[in-house]
Amino acid sequence: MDLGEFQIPGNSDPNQKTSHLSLDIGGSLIKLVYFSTNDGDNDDELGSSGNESVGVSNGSRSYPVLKGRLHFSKFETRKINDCLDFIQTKRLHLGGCQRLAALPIEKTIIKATGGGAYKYADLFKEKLDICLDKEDEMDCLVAGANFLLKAVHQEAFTYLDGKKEFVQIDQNDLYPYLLVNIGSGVSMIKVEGDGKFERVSGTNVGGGTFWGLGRLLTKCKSFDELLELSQQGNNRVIDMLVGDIYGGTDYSKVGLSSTTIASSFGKAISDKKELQDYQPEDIARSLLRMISNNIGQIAYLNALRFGLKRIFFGGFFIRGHAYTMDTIAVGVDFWSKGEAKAMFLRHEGFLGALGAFMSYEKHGLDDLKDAVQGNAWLPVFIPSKSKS
Ligand SMILES: Nc1ncnc2c1ncn2[C@@H]1O[C@H](COP(=O)(O)OP(=O)(O)OP(=O)(O)O)[C@@H](O)[C@H]1O
Ligand SMILES: CC(C)(CO)[C@@H](O)C(=O)NCCC(=O)O
Repeated sequence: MDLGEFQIPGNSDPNQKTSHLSLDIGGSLIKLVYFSTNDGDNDDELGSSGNESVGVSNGSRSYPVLKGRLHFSKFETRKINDCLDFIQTKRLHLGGCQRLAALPIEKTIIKATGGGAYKYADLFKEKLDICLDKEDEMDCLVAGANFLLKAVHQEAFTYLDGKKEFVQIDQNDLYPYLLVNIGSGVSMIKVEGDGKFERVSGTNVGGGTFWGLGRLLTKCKSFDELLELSQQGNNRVIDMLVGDIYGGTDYSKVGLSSTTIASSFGKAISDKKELQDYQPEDIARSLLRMISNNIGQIAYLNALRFGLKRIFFGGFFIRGHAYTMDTIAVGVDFWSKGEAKAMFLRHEGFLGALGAFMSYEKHGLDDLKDAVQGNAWLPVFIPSKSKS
């Protein structure tokens, strides 16, 4: 079973209850967020009554249910059956039982976002007998990002010269910002408030491009293998630098140093070399740099277009990978002449799934925020021992 980066604590504890599973089913990955509590007093609240008050609702606080954990997990979309098995084995779909007004009988409904909420709705119905309650992908990304930025301590950080620095977010001075979500493809969203946003741009050259091209060119079997490989490579072997064109010197008149990449993969045109003559690690490095640079540049141009100083990068492409973040941050810094700042998010890949989770009516943002600040509720990461 593919548990991805995060391991879920076993459900061997008979008192552990899960509730409010939400899904983000993307082109590459399925992300799951669910809440669990060990509090045996909550049986009624977590039962199948359609009207139970979970968390804080309209001033009626039922804190006990907040004494639990938010769990995060992911699966490759191409292995969706593993995800279905996981949900079934852990009985994750049984906690969030509700009634939809539109449905004649009580049905388990699970909040889901991403294109797969449409594509796989029938599969979930058939295999798990659950209805996916679709939430818009952009709504969820923004809700997830706003929640994390406002409520979770040390969520955002900058990454420059190999140094990670957490950013103190002033809740009263968060907006506007540009959210760049790097999934299979890339969405760029200007965010001006809660639920106030516009998808202003995007690019089809994203995480799917890196993994897809990288798989074909290097024969790597997993995304993580490709990423690790890139760490050992040297992109200069295959990229054409300004110095390669200018006989080793800078093109200083326009501010281009000899080491700037003039053309990604450009050396491959002049070399009498075939694919097998290049080292896979150099190809991986060049590819990662090409895609990260390109996204950093488009992000900066959009920030410039709307006068935005802060750019938050999310999506699973980033993977907390130093070189990826460094390339994006250096690109933004270079193009903006230090004016704009690239920031990254600790829960990078889970924005949409968190947003879908928040859309359960009973879990309003303020409620969760209160709980986090009161330390009654803490999102936790449990690093997996095994690699997917
Ligand atoms: N274990 C993994 N398997 C596959 N891709 C991974 C993995 N880990 C990170 N990635 C990268 O993350 C990308 C997917 O990111 P994310 O889950 O945020 O997007 P998505 O929701 O699948 O895509 P979209 O929103 O475009 O539908 C992949 O294209 C790949 O670049
Ligand atoms: C199509 C979505 C929104 C699906 O998540 C994403 O993959 C994306 O933003 N792709 C880039 C599409 C474009 O703007 O060119």
